[in-house]
Amino acid sequence: MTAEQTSLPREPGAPVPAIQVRGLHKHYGRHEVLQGIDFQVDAGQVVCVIGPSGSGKSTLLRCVNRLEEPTSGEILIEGIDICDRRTDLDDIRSRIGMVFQQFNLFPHLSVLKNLTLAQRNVRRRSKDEAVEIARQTLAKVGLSDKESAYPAHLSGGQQQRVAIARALSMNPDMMLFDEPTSALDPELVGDVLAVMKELAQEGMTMMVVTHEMGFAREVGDHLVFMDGGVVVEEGRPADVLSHPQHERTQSFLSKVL
Ligand SMILES: Nc1ncnc2c1ncn2[C@@H]1O[C@H](COP(=O)(O)OP(=O)(O)OP(=O)(O)O)[C@@H](O)[C@H]1O
Repeated sequence: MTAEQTSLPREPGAPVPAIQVRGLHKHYGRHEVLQGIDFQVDAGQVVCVIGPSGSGKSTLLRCVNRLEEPTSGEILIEGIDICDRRTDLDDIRSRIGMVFQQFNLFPHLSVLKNLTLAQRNVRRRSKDEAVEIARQTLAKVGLSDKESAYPAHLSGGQQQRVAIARALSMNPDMMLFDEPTSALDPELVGDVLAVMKELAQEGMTMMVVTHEMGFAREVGDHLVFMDGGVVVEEGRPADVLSHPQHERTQSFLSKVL
């Protein structure tokens, strides 16, 4: 069963945002990791989230597809309240592709099988259809020649591109990336960012937790700076990166840029 669409205030006729977060709190015991987060991602937009280690970026992302349960607040995916008990979380998660820092591929399966497994089990596609879609998405990330390889025989960058292809093969409405290049050797980062840039250019809705300020500036439509579990500053990436208004943003950027 799917919960009814909730009605946060919107302009009449305005499209439903892909992601809306309102007053989100997350506690781990007494530690309040998210202290009232508000933000929105519109369909087709690329929103990058930056901030120091421990500021709550991953926790925010994990709340958005309910890998973590928020303590309080609202999260709407395409207008559907995912904190409502009546919401079918499997349906919501199937609309969201997730790419992690560690690629999370099945080591005992070939690249092709890594891509067909969830399609068969979750999307209930026939074997032929799953293989065809897997091959299309592998071609998209430039790895057609690796379908028989096992993850251990690929570079980190190739493994991450397989992970992106796997998420894409599920035909998601949006993609969440949690520091997708942080575990990569520097020379492998560019290939992964290039795939992400292409996705953005094709209009994929994306929320990207990243330390890659160049990507945020070039590809991002919107930049959110988090610190201490709150959104300190947000705006157009070029504005936030070149003219940060808040002292905490200035201090963070002076260390990373
Ligand atoms: N499952 C958990 N149980 C308890 N504390 C947690 C848990 N997950 C995260 N935390 C704590 O929440 C805080 C925020 O963690 P989070 O991973 O969201 O930060 P981050 O901004 O993504 O950091 P990084 O850039 O280092 O990945 C940290 O202090 C972390 O130790």
